[in-house]
Amino acid sequence: PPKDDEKYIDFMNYYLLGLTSRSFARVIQELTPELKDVVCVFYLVLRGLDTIEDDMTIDVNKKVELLRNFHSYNYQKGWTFTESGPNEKDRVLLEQYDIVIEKFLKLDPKYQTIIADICKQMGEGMSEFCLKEKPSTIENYYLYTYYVAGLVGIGLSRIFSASGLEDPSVAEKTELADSMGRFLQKTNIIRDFLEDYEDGRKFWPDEVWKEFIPEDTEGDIGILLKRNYECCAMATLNYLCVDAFQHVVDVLEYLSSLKDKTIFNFCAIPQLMAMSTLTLVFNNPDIFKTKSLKTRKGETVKIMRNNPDISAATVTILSYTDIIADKAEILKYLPLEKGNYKKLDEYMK
Ligand SMILES: O=C(O)CO[C@@H](C(=O)O)[C@@H](OCCCCCc1ccc2ccccc2c1)C(=O)NCCCCCc1ccc2ccccc2c1
Ligand SMILES: [Mg+2]
Ligand SMILES: [Mg+2]
Repeated sequence: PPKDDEKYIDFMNYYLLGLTSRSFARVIQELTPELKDVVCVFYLVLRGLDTIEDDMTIDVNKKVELLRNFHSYNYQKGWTFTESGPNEKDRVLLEQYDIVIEKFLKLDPKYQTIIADICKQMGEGMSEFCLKEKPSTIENYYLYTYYVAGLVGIGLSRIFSASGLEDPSVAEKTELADSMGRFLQKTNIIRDFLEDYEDGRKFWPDEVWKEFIPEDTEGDIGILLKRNYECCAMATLNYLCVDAFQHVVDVLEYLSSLKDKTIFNFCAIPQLMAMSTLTLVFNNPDIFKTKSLKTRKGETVKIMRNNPDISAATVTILSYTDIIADKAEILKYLPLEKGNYKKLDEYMK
Protein backbone atom coordinates (compact mmCIF):
# COMPACT_ATOMS: atom_id res chain seq x y z
CA PRO A 1 0.00 0.00 0.00
CA PRO A 2 1.17 3.63 -0.52
CA LYS A 3 3.14 4.97 2.48
CA ASP A 4 0.61 7.78 2.99
CA ASP A 5 -2.42 5.49 3.14
CA GLU A 6 -4.29 6.36 6.38
CA LYS A 7 -5.25 2.79 7.29
CA TYR A 8 -1.78 1.47 6.58
CA ILE A 9 -0.20 4.15 8.78
CA ASP A 10 -2.60 3.41 11.67
CA PHE A 11 -2.14 -0.33 11.40
CA MET A 12 1.66 -0.06 11.29
CA ASN A 13 1.83 2.29 14.29
CA TYR A 14 -0.15 -0.08 16.49
CA TYR A 15 1.82 -2.99 15.10
CA LEU A 16 5.07 -1.27 16.15
CA LEU A 17 3.51 -0.43 19.54
CA GLY A 18 2.69 -4.08 20.17
CA LEU A 19 6.18 -5.13 19.03
CA THR A 20 7.99 -2.77 21.37
CA SER A 21 6.05 -3.15 24.62
CA ARG A 22 3.38 -5.63 25.63
CA SER A 23 2.44 -3.96 28.92
CA PHE A 24 2.25 -0.36 27.69
CA ALA A 25 0.61 -1.42 24.40
CA ARG A 26 -2.25 -2.95 26.38
CA VAL A 27 -2.90 0.04 28.63
CA ILE A 28 -2.55 2.55 25.77
CA GLN A 29 -5.34 0.69 23.92
CA GLU A 30 -7.57 1.38 26.97
CA LEU A 31 -7.43 5.15 26.37
CA THR A 32 -10.35 7.12 24.94
CA PRO A 33 -10.05 7.22 21.09
CA GLU A 34 -8.88 10.85 20.75
CA LEU A 35 -5.96 10.22 23.19
CA LYS A 36 -5.08 6.69 22.06
CA ASP A 37 -3.33 7.81 18.86
CA VAL A 38 -1.55 10.70 20.59
CA VAL A 39 -0.16 8.52 23.39
CA CYS A 40 0.69 5.72 20.93
CA VAL A 41 2.83 8.17 18.91
CA PHE A 42 4.29 9.67 22.12
CA TYR A 43 5.33 6.15 23.15
CA LEU A 44 6.84 5.27 19.75
CA VAL A 45 8.77 8.55 19.51
CA LEU A 46 10.34 8.07 22.97
CA ARG A 47 10.91 4.34 22.46
CA GLY A 48 12.69 5.23 19.24
CA LEU A 49 14.87 7.68 21.18
CA ASP A 50 15.50 5.07 23.89
CA THR A 51 16.47 2.48 21.28
CA ILE A 52 19.30 4.83 20.26
CA GLU A 53 20.25 5.37 23.91
CA ASP A 54 20.27 1.64 24.75
CA ASP A 55 22.35 0.72 21.69
CA MET A 56 25.92 0.19 22.90
CA THR A 57 27.18 -0.45 19.34
CA ILE A 58 26.67 3.19 18.22
CA ASP A 59 29.80 5.39 18.42
CA VAL A 60 29.33 7.81 21.34
CA ASN A 61 29.70 11.00 19.26
CA LYS A 62 27.24 9.72 16.66
CA LYS A 63 24.89 8.69 19.48
CA VAL A 64 25.01 12.16 21.11
CA GLU A 65 24.15 13.80 17.77
CA LEU A 66 21.24 11.37 17.18
CA LEU A 67 19.86 11.85 20.73
CA ARG A 68 20.06 15.65 20.61
CA ASN A 69 18.51 15.91 17.11
CA PHE A 70 15.92 13.15 17.43
CA HIS A 71 13.07 15.61 18.19
CA SER A 72 13.66 17.30 14.79
CA TYR A 73 13.52 13.98 12.87
CA ASN A 74 9.79 13.88 13.68
CA TYR A 75 9.33 16.73 11.18
CA GLN A 76 11.46 15.10 8.47
CA LYS A 77 9.17 12.91 6.30
CA GLY A 78 10.91 9.70 5.29
CA TRP A 79 13.57 9.72 8.03
CA THR A 80 14.64 6.23 9.20
CA PHE A 81 17.67 4.77 11.00
CA THR A 82 19.03 1.45 9.76
CA GLU A 83 22.32 1.21 11.70
CA SER A 84 21.05 -0.24 14.99
CA GLY A 85 23.09 -3.08 16.50
CA PRO A 86 22.06 -6.63 15.42
CA ASN A 87 20.61 -7.55 18.82
CA GLU A 88 18.89 -4.21 19.50
CA LYS A 89 15.42 -5.54 20.29
CA ASP A 90 13.46 -2.54 18.95
CA ARG A 91 15.57 -1.82 15.85
CA VAL A 92 12.59 -2.41 13.54
CA LEU A 93 10.95 0.70 15.05
CA LEU A 94 13.82 2.89 13.79
CA GLU A 95 13.88 1.09 10.43
CA GLN A 96 10.17 1.89 10.00
CA TYR A 97 10.34 5.27 11.71
CA ASP A 98 9.03 7.11 8.63
CA ILE A 99 5.62 5.56 9.42
CA VAL A 100 5.70 7.07 12.93
CA ILE A 101 6.56 10.46 11.40
CA GLU A 102 3.53 10.20 9.06
CA LYS A 103 1.29 9.63 12.10
CA PHE A 104 3.03 12.31 14.19
CA LEU A 105 2.45 14.93 11.46
CA LYS A 106 -1.27 14.06 11.37
CA LEU A 107 -1.71 14.85 15.09
CA ASP A 108 -3.19 18.14 16.31
CA PRO A 109 -0.21 20.59 16.44
CA LYS A 110 -0.82 21.16 20.17
CA TYR A 111 0.14 17.49 20.76
CA GLN A 112 3.03 17.60 18.30
CA THR A 113 4.51 20.47 20.32
CA ILE A 114 4.27 18.58 23.63
CA ILE A 115 5.76 15.38 22.17
CA ALA A 116 8.61 17.21 20.39
CA ASP A 117 9.41 19.28 23.50
CA ILE A 118 9.62 16.24 25.82
CA CYS A 119 11.63 14.37 23.17
CA LYS A 120 14.08 17.29 22.95
CA GLN A 121 14.54 17.50 26.73
CA MET A 122 14.88 13.71 27.10
CA GLY A 123 17.38 13.50 24.24
CA GLU A 124 19.51 16.27 25.78
CA GLY A 125 19.35 14.58 29.18
CA MET A 126 20.26 11.17 27.78
CA SER A 127 23.18 12.65 25.80
CA GLU A 128 24.61 14.13 29.03
CA PHE A 129 24.70 10.61 30.50
CA CYS A 130 26.33 8.92 27.55
CA LEU A 131 28.94 11.64 26.93
CA LYS A 132 31.36 11.09 29.78
CA GLU A 133 31.27 8.14 32.16
CA LYS A 134 28.83 9.72 34.62
CA PRO A 135 29.56 8.53 38.19
CA SER A 136 26.69 6.52 39.68
CA THR A 137 25.87 9.03 42.40
CA ILE A 138 22.52 9.51 44.16
CA GLU A 139 22.25 12.90 42.43
CA ASN A 140 22.75 11.32 39.00
CA TYR A 141 20.26 8.57 39.92
CA TYR A 142 17.67 11.31 40.47
CA LEU A 143 18.69 13.23 37.37
CA TYR A 144 18.63 10.14 35.12
CA THR A 145 15.24 8.88 36.33
CA TYR A 146 13.86 12.40 35.78
CA TYR A 147 15.13 12.52 32.19
CA VAL A 148 13.99 9.05 31.09
CA ALA A 149 10.76 8.70 33.05
CA GLY A 150 9.82 11.83 35.02
CA LEU A 151 9.63 13.73 31.73
CA VAL A 152 7.26 11.08 30.33
CA GLY A 153 4.88 11.64 33.24
CA ILE A 154 5.11 15.41 32.73
CA GLY A 155 4.46 15.07 28.99
CA LEU A 156 1.50 12.72 29.51
CA SER A 157 0.01 15.11 32.06
CA ARG A 158 0.32 17.98 29.57
CA ILE A 159 -1.44 15.85 26.96
CA PHE A 160 -4.27 14.94 29.38
CA SER A 161 -4.82 18.62 30.31
CA ALA A 162 -4.48 19.84 26.69
CA SER A 163 -7.22 17.41 25.64
CA GLY A 164 -9.59 19.03 28.14
CA LEU A 165 -10.39 15.61 29.63
CA GLU A 166 -8.37 16.52 32.75
CA ASP A 167 -8.03 19.81 34.67
CA PRO A 168 -5.12 22.14 33.87
CA SER A 169 -3.85 21.33 37.40
CA VAL A 170 -2.86 17.81 36.26
CA ALA A 171 -0.28 19.37 33.92
CA GLU A 172 0.70 22.03 36.48
CA LYS A 173 1.55 19.59 39.30
CA THR A 174 4.81 18.50 37.69
CA GLU A 175 6.27 16.99 40.87
CA LEU A 176 3.40 14.47 41.03
CA ALA A 177 3.74 13.64 37.32
CA ASP A 178 7.50 13.31 37.84
CA SER A 179 6.95 10.82 40.67
CA MET A 180 4.66 8.76 38.44
CA GLY A 181 7.53 8.18 36.06
CA ARG A 182 10.34 7.91 38.61
CA PHE A 183 8.50 5.24 40.56
CA LEU A 184 8.24 3.05 37.43
CA GLN A 185 11.83 3.65 36.34
CA LYS A 186 13.35 3.13 39.80
CA THR A 187 11.42 -0.12 40.20
CA ASN A 188 12.78 -1.32 36.84
CA ILE A 189 16.35 -0.27 37.76
CA ILE A 190 16.12 -2.21 41.03
CA ARG A 191 14.60 -5.31 39.37
CA ASP A 192 17.04 -5.32 36.42
CA PHE A 193 20.24 -5.03 38.49
CA LEU A 194 21.83 -8.29 37.30
CA GLU A 195 20.82 -7.92 33.63
CA ASP A 196 22.07 -4.32 33.52
CA TYR A 197 25.34 -5.18 35.34
CA GLU A 198 26.06 -7.95 32.83
CA ASP A 199 25.44 -5.43 30.01
CA GLY A 200 27.94 -3.08 31.64
CA ARG A 201 25.20 -0.66 32.78
CA LYS A 202 25.36 0.49 36.43
CA PHE A 203 22.47 2.58 37.70
CA TRP A 204 22.54 1.81 41.44
CA PRO A 205 24.13 4.78 43.29
CA ASP A 206 27.65 4.06 44.66
CA GLU A 207 27.11 5.98 47.92
CA VAL A 208 24.48 3.41 48.94
CA TRP A 209 26.34 0.12 48.66
CA LYS A 210 29.61 1.72 49.85
CA GLU A 211 27.77 2.56 53.08
CA PHE A 212 27.50 -1.15 53.90
CA ILE A 213 31.02 -2.39 53.17
CA PRO A 214 34.33 -1.80 55.06
CA GLU A 215 36.08 1.42 53.90
CA ASP A 216 39.12 -0.13 52.29
CA THR A 217 37.25 -2.58 50.04
CA GLU A 218 38.03 -1.69 46.44
CA GLY A 219 36.14 -2.75 43.31
CA ASP A 220 32.83 -1.77 41.75
CA ILE A 221 29.23 -2.62 42.58
CA GLY A 222 29.87 -6.15 41.32
CA ILE A 223 31.06 -6.88 44.86
CA LEU A 224 27.38 -7.29 45.79
CA LEU A 225 27.38 -10.52 43.77
CA LYS A 226 30.26 -12.04 45.75
CA ARG A 227 30.01 -14.56 48.59
CA ASN A 228 30.14 -13.08 52.13
CA TYR A 229 28.70 -9.81 50.79
CA GLU A 230 25.10 -10.99 50.66
CA CYS A 231 24.26 -8.82 53.66
CA CYS A 232 25.41 -5.54 52.12
CA ALA A 233 23.73 -6.54 48.85
CA MET A 234 20.46 -6.96 50.71
CA ALA A 235 20.93 -3.74 52.67
CA THR A 236 21.53 -1.86 49.40
CA LEU A 237 18.54 -3.50 47.73
CA ASN A 238 16.22 -2.64 50.62
CA TYR A 239 17.51 0.93 50.83
CA LEU A 240 16.70 1.47 47.14
CA CYS A 241 13.27 -0.14 47.52
CA VAL A 242 12.40 2.20 50.39
CA ASP A 243 13.75 5.12 48.32
CA ALA A 244 11.49 4.13 45.37
CA PHE A 245 8.61 3.50 47.72
CA GLN A 246 8.52 7.15 48.84
CA HIS A 247 6.95 8.08 45.48
CA VAL A 248 3.78 6.08 46.23
CA VAL A 249 2.30 8.99 48.18
CA ASP A 250 2.61 11.24 45.09
CA VAL A 251 1.28 8.42 42.90
CA LEU A 252 -1.87 8.10 45.02
CA GLU A 253 -2.36 11.88 45.00
CA TYR A 254 -1.92 12.00 41.22
CA LEU A 255 -4.32 9.10 40.57
CA SER A 256 -7.00 10.56 42.85
CA SER A 257 -6.89 13.84 40.85
CA LEU A 258 -7.93 12.12 37.61
CA LYS A 259 -11.50 12.40 36.30
CA ASP A 260 -11.53 10.38 33.05
CA LYS A 261 -11.95 6.65 33.72
CA THR A 262 -9.85 5.54 30.75
CA ILE A 263 -7.03 7.91 31.71
CA PHE A 264 -7.20 6.59 35.27
CA ASN A 265 -6.88 2.98 34.09
CA PHE A 266 -4.04 3.89 31.76
CA CYS A 267 -2.16 5.54 34.64
CA ALA A 268 -3.07 3.17 37.48
CA ILE A 269 -2.25 -0.20 35.90
CA PRO A 270 1.50 0.43 35.32
CA GLN A 271 1.73 1.78 38.90
CA LEU A 272 0.02 -1.28 40.35
CA MET A 273 2.30 -3.55 38.34
CA ALA A 274 5.34 -1.63 39.61
CA MET A 275 4.03 -1.98 43.21
CA SER A 276 3.70 -5.71 42.63
CA THR A 277 7.27 -5.87 41.28
CA LEU A 278 8.65 -3.77 44.16
CA THR A 279 6.93 -6.05 46.69
CA LEU A 280 8.47 -9.05 44.91
CA VAL A 281 12.04 -7.71 44.88
CA PHE A 282 12.06 -6.13 48.35
CA ASN A 283 14.42 -8.17 50.58
CA ASN A 284 14.57 -10.87 47.88
CA PRO A 285 18.11 -12.31 47.39
CA ASP A 286 17.04 -13.84 44.05
CA ILE A 287 17.50 -10.52 42.25
CA PHE A 288 21.26 -11.08 42.56
CA LYS A 289 20.91 -14.56 41.08
CA THR A 290 18.37 -14.39 38.23
CA LYS A 291 17.86 -11.72 35.57
CA SER A 292 14.78 -9.50 35.74
CA LEU A 293 12.46 -11.31 38.11
CA LYS A 294 8.94 -11.06 36.70
CA THR A 295 5.75 -10.96 38.75
CA ARG A 296 3.63 -14.10 38.26
CA LYS A 297 1.51 -13.97 35.08
CA GLY A 298 -1.65 -14.35 37.19
CA GLU A 299 -0.77 -11.31 39.27
CA THR A 300 -0.41 -9.11 36.20
CA VAL A 301 -3.61 -10.39 34.60
CA LYS A 302 -5.46 -9.87 37.88
CA ILE A 303 -4.30 -6.25 38.01
CA MET A 304 -5.18 -5.68 34.34
CA ARG A 305 -8.60 -7.29 34.55
CA ASN A 306 -10.20 -5.90 37.65
CA ASN A 307 -10.22 -2.40 36.15
CA PRO A 308 -9.24 -0.50 39.24
CA ASP A 309 -10.89 2.72 40.28
CA ILE A 310 -9.14 4.97 42.79
CA SER A 311 -10.57 3.20 45.84
CA ALA A 312 -9.75 -0.29 44.48
CA ALA A 313 -6.30 0.91 43.38
CA THR A 314 -5.64 2.49 46.79
CA VAL A 315 -6.71 -0.68 48.59
CA THR A 316 -4.44 -2.76 46.34
CA ILE A 317 -1.49 -0.40 46.80
CA LEU A 318 -1.97 -0.40 50.58
CA SER A 319 -2.11 -4.20 50.58
CA TYR A 320 1.29 -4.22 48.89
CA THR A 321 2.44 -1.67 51.48
CA ASP A 322 1.47 -4.10 54.25
CA ILE A 323 3.52 -6.87 52.63
CA ILE A 324 6.57 -4.58 52.42
CA ALA A 325 6.05 -3.39 56.01
CA ASP A 326 5.95 -7.01 57.23
CA LYS A 327 9.14 -7.81 55.34
CA ALA A 328 10.76 -4.66 56.74
CA GLU A 329 9.84 -5.91 60.24
CA ILE A 330 12.30 -8.75 59.74
CA LEU A 331 15.00 -6.23 58.84
CA LYS A 332 14.71 -4.58 62.28
CA TYR A 333 16.34 -7.66 63.81
CA LEU A 334 19.29 -7.68 61.43
CA PRO A 335 22.50 -6.23 62.94
CA LEU A 336 23.48 -4.42 59.76
CA GLU A 337 25.92 -2.11 61.50
CA LYS A 338 28.66 -1.19 59.12
CA GLY A 339 31.64 -3.54 59.14
CA ASN A 340 30.07 -5.91 61.64
CA TYR A 341 27.44 -7.61 59.54
CA LYS A 342 26.36 -11.21 59.61
CA LYS A 343 25.29 -13.36 56.67
CA LEU A 344 21.69 -12.51 55.87
CA ASP A 345 20.63 -16.06 55.10
CA GLU A 346 21.26 -17.14 58.72
CA TYR A 347 18.37 -14.88 59.65
CA MET A 348 16.17 -15.61 56.69
CA LYS A 349 15.80 -19.35 57.46
O1 LIG B 1 14.05 -0.54 26.47
C1 LIG B 1 13.09 -0.91 27.19
O2 LIG B 1 12.24 -1.75 26.87
C2 LIG B 1 13.02 -0.31 28.57
O3 LIG B 1 13.66 0.94 28.49
C3 LIG B 1 13.96 1.54 29.76
C4 LIG B 1 15.38 2.01 29.76
O4 LIG B 1 16.06 1.89 28.70
O5 LIG B 1 15.79 2.52 30.84
C5 LIG B 1 13.08 2.81 29.97
O6 LIG B 1 13.14 3.68 28.86
C6 LIG B 1 12.78 5.04 29.29
C7 LIG B 1 12.94 6.00 28.12
C8 LIG B 1 11.81 5.86 27.15
C9 LIG B 1 10.45 6.04 27.84
C10 LIG B 1 9.45 5.42 26.93
C11 LIG B 1 8.04 5.45 27.41
C12 LIG B 1 7.58 4.47 28.27
C13 LIG B 1 6.25 4.39 28.59
C14 LIG B 1 5.33 5.30 28.04
C15 LIG B 1 3.95 5.19 28.30
C16 LIG B 1 3.06 6.08 27.70
C17 LIG B 1 3.53 7.09 26.85
C18 LIG B 1 4.89 7.19 26.60
C19 LIG B 1 5.80 6.31 27.17
C20 LIG B 1 7.16 6.40 26.87
C21 LIG B 1 11.65 2.39 30.19
O7 LIG B 1 10.88 2.15 29.29
N1 LIG B 1 11.30 2.39 31.48
C22 LIG B 1 9.94 2.05 31.88
C23 LIG B 1 9.46 3.13 32.77
C24 LIG B 1 9.21 4.42 31.97
C25 LIG B 1 7.94 5.00 32.51
C26 LIG B 1 7.38 6.05 31.61
C27 LIG B 1 6.08 6.49 32.16
C28 LIG B 1 6.02 7.60 33.00
C29 LIG B 1 4.81 8.04 33.51
C30 LIG B 1 3.63 7.37 33.21
C31 LIG B 1 2.39 7.80 33.71
C32 LIG B 1 1.24 7.13 33.38
C33 LIG B 1 1.28 6.00 32.57
C34 LIG B 1 2.50 5.55 32.05
C35 LIG B 1 3.68 6.23 32.36
C36 LIG B 1 4.91 5.79 31.84
MG1 LIG C 1 15.35 0.87 27.11
MG1 LIG D 1 17.32 3.43 27.99
